Amino acid sequence: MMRRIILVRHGVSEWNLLNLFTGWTDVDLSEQGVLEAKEAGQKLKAAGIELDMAFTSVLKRAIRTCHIILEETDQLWIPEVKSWRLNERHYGDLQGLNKQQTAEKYGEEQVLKWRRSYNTLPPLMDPNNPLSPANDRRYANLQKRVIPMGENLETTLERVIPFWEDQIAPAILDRKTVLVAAHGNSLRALIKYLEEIPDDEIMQLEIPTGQPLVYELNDDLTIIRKYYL
Ligand SMILES: O=C(O)[C@H](O)COP(=O)(O)O
Repeated sequence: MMRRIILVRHGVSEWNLLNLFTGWTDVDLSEQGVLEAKEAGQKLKAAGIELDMAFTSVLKRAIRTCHIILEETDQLWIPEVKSWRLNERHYGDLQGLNKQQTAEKYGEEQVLKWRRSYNTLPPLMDPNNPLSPANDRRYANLQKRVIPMGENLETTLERVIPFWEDQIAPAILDRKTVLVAAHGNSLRALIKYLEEIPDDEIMQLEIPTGQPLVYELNDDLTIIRKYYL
């Protein structure tokens, strides 16, 4: 019997609309984002997909997307796990800056590298910055050295994949149909891993907001097919 996982990038957030680097900043969904999440739920319902388990980040734009989808499909009761490992990549000192203005200041090429190269790190956040996640209670259970001050896709992948291996893959192997409501770059990392996309090709992968992406998987979790609902 085929196994299934559904990936959804959160709906448009308030900072997506303002074109600001967001990363680990806990910004809410915009009204448009709420509608996108509802539509995603309706698509799952229309496709008759029954979920057994949901995974999301510890950031409210993904959590709310997850909950809206579960509400629309009348499946709010299913078990859910939240993990920092599904968070958006930490955008370091770029967080809060306008993407267009940053491109005007540092050049389009530099900003494209920061946003899409596999291994270029953004300027790191000073650990003494009051906005550092080290000061945030939700990360209090993590060792300080694990809390990122800025991540590229490579370091994002290195913290997403252990969560895939420890939690998501075992649920799928247990024949659960799984929803993962997360972020542009944590999903990019997961998709890179699942599809074995080379480092230099991952730059081109853009994941639309609020569009359920279904993967049908073999018993060994290789991909049979994938499609957007
Ligand atoms: O954190 C952000 O700013 C966005 O969620 C993702 O941004 P990107 O498309 O610039 O990587």
